[in-house]
Parts: sequence; C-alpha cells; structure tokens
Amino acid sequence: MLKGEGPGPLPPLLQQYVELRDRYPDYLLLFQVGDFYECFGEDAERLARALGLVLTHKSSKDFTTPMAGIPIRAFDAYAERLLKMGFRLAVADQVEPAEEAEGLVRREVTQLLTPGTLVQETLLSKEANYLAAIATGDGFGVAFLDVSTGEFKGTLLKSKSALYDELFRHRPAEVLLAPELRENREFLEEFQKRFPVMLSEAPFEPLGEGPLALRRVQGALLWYARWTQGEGFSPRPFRPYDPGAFMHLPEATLRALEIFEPIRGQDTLFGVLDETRTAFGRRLLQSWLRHPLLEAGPLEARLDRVERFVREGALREGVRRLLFRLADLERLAARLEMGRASPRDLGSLRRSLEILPELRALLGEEVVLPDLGSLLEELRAALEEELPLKLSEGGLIRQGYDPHLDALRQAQREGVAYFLELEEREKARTGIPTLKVGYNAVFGYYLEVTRPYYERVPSEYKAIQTLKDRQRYTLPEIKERERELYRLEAQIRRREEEVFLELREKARKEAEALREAARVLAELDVYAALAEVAVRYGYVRPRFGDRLHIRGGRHPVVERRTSFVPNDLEMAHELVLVTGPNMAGKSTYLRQTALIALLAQIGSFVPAEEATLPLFDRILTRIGASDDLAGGKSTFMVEMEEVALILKEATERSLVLLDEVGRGTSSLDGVAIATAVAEALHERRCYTLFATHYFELTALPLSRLKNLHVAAKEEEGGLTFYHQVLPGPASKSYGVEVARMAGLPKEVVERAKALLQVLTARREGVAEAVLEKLISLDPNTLTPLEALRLLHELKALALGAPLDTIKG
Ligand SMILES: Nc1ncnc2c1ncn2[C@@H]1O[C@H](COP(=O)(O)OP(=O)(O)OP(=O)(O)O)[C@@H](O)[C@H]1O
Repeated sequence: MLKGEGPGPLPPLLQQYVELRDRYPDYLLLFQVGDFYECFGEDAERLARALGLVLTHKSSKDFTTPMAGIPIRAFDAYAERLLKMGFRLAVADQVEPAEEAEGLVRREVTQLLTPGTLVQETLLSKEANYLAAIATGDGFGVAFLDVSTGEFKGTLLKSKSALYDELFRHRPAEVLLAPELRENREFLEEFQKRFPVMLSEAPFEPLGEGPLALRRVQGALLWYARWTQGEGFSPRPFRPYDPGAFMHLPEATLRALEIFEPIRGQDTLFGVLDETRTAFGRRLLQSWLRHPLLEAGPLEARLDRVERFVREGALREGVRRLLFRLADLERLAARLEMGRASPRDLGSLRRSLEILPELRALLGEEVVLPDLGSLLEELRAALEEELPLKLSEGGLIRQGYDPHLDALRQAQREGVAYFLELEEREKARTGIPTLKVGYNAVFGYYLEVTRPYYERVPSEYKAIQTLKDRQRYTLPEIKERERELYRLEAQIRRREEEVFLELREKARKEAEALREAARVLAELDVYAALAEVAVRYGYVRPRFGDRLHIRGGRHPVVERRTSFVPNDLEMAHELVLVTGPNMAGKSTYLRQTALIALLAQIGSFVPAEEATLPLFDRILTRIGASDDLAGGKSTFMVEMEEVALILKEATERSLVLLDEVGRGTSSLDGVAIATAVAEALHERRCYTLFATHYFELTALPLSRLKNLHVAAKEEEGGLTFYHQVLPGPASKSYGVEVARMAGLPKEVVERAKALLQVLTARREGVAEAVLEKLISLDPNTLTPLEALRLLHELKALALGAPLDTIKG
C-alpha cells in the first residue's frame, strides 16, 4: 500500500508507482515524472529526510500522499549522496515519449544502482570498485568483481585474518555474505565493525570450476551482477589467484606505512607516486602497490622500462602528454561489452583512438598496440563532432554515412521548406502583408493574422486560437503536412538509433582489442609515472641481493614536507635495535626502510643514493598505537595480537618492524615481553628493526644484534635533534627532557627528574647497596664525624656514584 489519505482508489499514476516499487523491496524507487524523479508515500518522507528536501503532497480529487523529488539534471549528485548513505536505488524512467503515449506513459526500471555494481562513469571514482562475495568451506572462499571493468577473480584463504587482509587490500564497496556467515552473529558483528560496507543478499549457487567455496562465491557474484545489470551481463573469465604469489602485506602493514590512507591526514605513499595520466594507469599502480613481486626477473624488466623513461626525458614528457588525452579505455571496453556505451562514449573512443598512432610513432618497437585503425575510420565517418549524452536526443550520425538517413533528412528539410513557402504563398493569395506561419507545442503549425486584416481572412481558414490582437488558423493541408513531418522525425530518430546500434556493435567486436590496448597503455602510464617521480625527487634504481645496503635513504613522504636528513643502513639477517630520544626519528627510519623495500618490489626507483635489497617475502609491522576502537580491544591487546601474528609468520626472508613493544603494560612486563620477542626474532634470522626505549635490550647477549641510535644533543635550551642514525646504543633516555619541551609544568618536570634518579638508582641495584650498608653498621659505635661522612657517602651512593668509589 501507499501511505496517503482519502476515500478514493489510487490514481493510475500512483498505481503504476506502487506496482514498480513493490517489485524492488530493498530499493528506493525513483520514478520519472517529466523532469523529476519522484518518490511518494513513506519513501517520499525518507528521501526528503535524507537529502533535506521539501516534502510536498500529490493530491487528486480524493487521494493525497506525501511527495518529494529530485530534478533529473541533478541526478548524479543526489544519487552519489544517496548511495553513500546506504540506499540502493531503482530508477524508473519513462520509456516512451509522452506525446506518443495513449493514456499513462509507460515506465520501466532501467537501472539498479548499488555501491558495488556501478558502471556509470559519473558515479564512479577512478579507483577499482569491487563487489565481493564470501563463503566458507575449507577456509574461506572470496571473490571480487569490478562490474565497471569486468575484472573477476577469487581465491581460497585458510584463516580469517588472511580473509581480512585480502578484503582490506581490495576495499570492496559492497559485500555478499553466504547464509552461514550472515547467520553467524559473532562473525557478522566483527565483520561489520571492521568493514562498514553495504551487505547485500544473493543465492550462493555453485558455478564454474574449482573447490566448492570458490564456486559458490562466483555464483553469488554473477547472480547479483546480472540482477542489477541485466541478464546480458558477463564479466571477464574468472581468474583464480594465489595471494602467496606476491609479497604478503597484512592490513597492519598497509595501515602503518600509510600506503593508501594517511593516519593523521598527511599524504600517503600512493599520493607521492601517483603521477599517472590515465584512470586505468592509476588503477594499475594501485594494484602493483597491493601486490609487490617476489622475483628479481620481472622486477628487473619493470625497472628497465622505468629507467628508459628516466633517461629519456623528452620521450617521457611526450608520452605523458598523449596519455593525458585518453579516455578510460578499460571501462569503455566493459561498457561496450555490456552494450551500454553512450554516444559520448563512442565519441571519446574516437578521440582516444586518434592518439594511438601518435603514441606508436613516438615509441616505435617498444609498445605493441593492437590495430584499431579501421574502427577509428568508421567512427570518424559516422559520428558527428559534438555528441549528445543520450541516444534519444538524436543528432549523432553524420550526413553522408547512411543513405537511408540522408534521404529521410532530405524529406524533412523539404517538409520544413513547405511551411516557409506557405507563408509567401498565402501572403500573396490573401493580400495580408502581416500574415505569418508560426509553431507552438500545443497547436503545432498555424497561420497568424493580426486584427486589422481579419476581413481578408479566407473562409477555408479555421480559427484555432484567439489572442488580444491576433488570431491563429489552420488548414487541412497544414495538419497533414505536419503529421508527415512528425512521422519523418520519428523515422529519423529510429534510423539514427539503428545506425548507432550497428556502429556500437562494430565497436563491441573490438572490445577485446581495446582492452588489450588499455592493458599495454596502463603499464606504459605507470612506468612513465614512476620515472617522473624518480627524476623529480632524485630516486635511484635499486639492486637485489642478500645483504641490505642503503646509502642516503629517505622517507618518500616525510621528505616532501621537511628538509630531510638521509640515513644509511646495513644489515643481513640481523636484529637491529634503534634507540634514541622521543621525536628523534626512530619511527621514520623504520618506515622509510620498509617503504624503500616495498618500492623496490613493485619495480620502482627508490629514495636513496644507493640501495641493494633482499627480496622480502613479507613486511610485518608493529607500529604506533593502532587502537582497535571498533574492535573494542585495548591498545595493549592489539599490540600483542600484532606481535603474535609476526611471530607466527616471520621467516628469514621477512622484514620486520617493531616500534616499541610492551608499552601498554607495567614496565617490568614490558621489558620482559620485549626481550623475549627480540630473542625469538633473532632466532628466526629475519631482518628486524626494533625501535625501543628499553635500554636493557641493547645489552642482550645475541650474536646478530646490532645497535643504532638516532643522535640528539642536550644543550642549554633543551634537546636538539639531528635525525642522524649512528652506530651504537643511545647514551641515555631523554624522556623527561622531551616532556619539558612539550610544556609540562615546571614543578612536575622537577619532580619527575627527582623520581627518575630514585628509580634509576633502584634499577641499578643501588638501593640494595645502600640498605646493605645501613644494616651492616652499628650507629652506637660511630663518632658524630664518622656518622656525617657516612651520610654523605650514602647520599652519593643513592645518586648513582659508582659503587667502587664509595665502598673503599
Ligand atoms: N631523517 C629525518 N630528517 C628530517 N626530519 C625527520 C627525520 N626523521 C624524523 N624526522 C621528523 O622528526 C619527527 C619525529 O620523528 P619520529 O616520529 O620518527 O620520532 P621517534 O623517534 O619515533 O619518536 P617516538 O619515540 O616519540 O615515537 C617527525 O615529525 C619527522 O618529521
């Protein structure tokens, strides 16, 4: 039913609305009425509330219901907002011209919009837009589909944490959960906290090949894609993939290294690297960053390509200039395959294809682009220069392309010419000098005579409209000619549509070649972008080898906003402890090492003067207080979970970064845990960088332990940071000094200093020495002078004077 009031039955328009609406219960139905998309009843209230629109009412004789609508020309902006708010949208368009309708205009749902199944360029960002499906069975089956490009892939994962990593890598916009997961309350709650995305339902009927879980997720994705896109939708062939074929980057690492998302609103690694010129190049760069390679061969090949662009600046610039003019060919190919390419799509295809020969000329043998020349010729011959957004607007096929269309247009011109001649003819015949032929939407063509000449109007003129000082007339002949003209217009529209569809079909046959072109050009774009970054910021080509050797390494993101102090690092299967005051630059040093390794393994140059790196199988991190507020766990708990994962996964080919371990607990527990973790990683022979304030660690008796510290100097005004990494452990901690610089009240700082002396004394066993001395003496036998001397001694002892200088 429809919320509303009144005794009467629903008016026909609302009946049609309710019928369509009830077919899409989970969707908000946007119902075209002229230039607006309207909602009625309770949906109108929801829409008005969501978008802050004015709620009006639709009233007929005896029924009234709430109504709210959005102008069609502002549809994209509103749709984007509604999708973000979690609405699914069903768009019901008028599918016949109002003037041709007999009675109520026919309306059909022409689009279903959900966040994970968008293909509309106007609603998509340049990023890949994934719909994911998850099912259980021997672990988890997960598959991803990007409807806008047709990309379709999936994998089996053993654990939930591996599942989360994979989801985090792909950031799906919408997820289909198999019933066994949807009904598992515990799983569902945790999942929604981690991934607050839209969850939708689909049957998980097995489809395709492989293990059952993988077949079920394929079935679910295809079903859902066809439900929203129409039965004709077909993605690219399903590609099973193995996450183990790439460097493993867990969620914690992607977050901590700020690859795609900044932690504190600063820039990201992707932000620094993204000098791509095309949308598909940008997506490829993202994909490379999510999937670093494990073998030197393909990496050297990528580096060769980057190097060529580094060396040949003019070539790089030329290529980038041309790439900039390309449309999103990958998505265009997908729209062609789905039969959804608009006239403008074919227009931008033409523009893009014109650029390919230029690129080929510039690059010679280096790129092998498919030959799309004959498609280009066809598009050039067929399409007008300026193209409408929608097919129905007409005016898209050039004169001279289709003889039939040309003939219809000629007839149309003659039809219009008749009315021009009519004016002259009737003027002469009637002797009315002001006689005019006019046109309006209500009456069509008419003859118009002004008041002074009413006498002269011939009797066969039939009056149709009287205005203040003029009258309008028609003639049977006019009506007939007019109908003929309408017929021609309709025929022209239909013929244009036919010709366009044929043309689109021709283009569709080349979709595969176009996709291949997009693939080649995407790589080209990424190589040119990486080269641009390398030249602009002074990166070098990395080498691969077992020892890690970085000279003059820098943090690619931090160096963009401050003058940066480069640092070196040498290590091979060692445990490197990095000490130094807060704010000295320990975290930065750790992160820059990981970022350099990551860049090398996507085939990029790196921010250093010289770099040789092992090929790491994974980068594992425990950095920063990544409070899992959503997960409802304490900082310490999260920290320990991360450490547990590291200990489970680290191999001797792993790069491990630990930035403080054991901070969220008592300091004795903390030291104990940190020590045990350090020992375990040392045993594991991984490449570990461990930043810590626990000095105890620096003296651990481990053969492959190496101490580094970040230099700082205490001066009159406070601490000076040099951000320089030097051999050996730091001489002391400067916590209280940094606290003072941060503006802690003077009394508190003084008190902390005093306490620090007490604690230091206690820690170094001085307290025991003092106690021992006190217990061993007999006050009754001391002279006052001796007692005074002893008091001085005890005080000196407590302040940490070396024991041997006192005991003697
Ligand atoms: N090599 C460098 N050159 C220039 N500035 C640097 C360098 N390293 C770090 N910095 C700057 O110093 C600041 C502190 O760095 P960082 O967070 O790495 O210190 P930290 O030693 O890890 O501190 P804490 O122990 O408190 O975590 C940062 O804001 C960074 O911009």
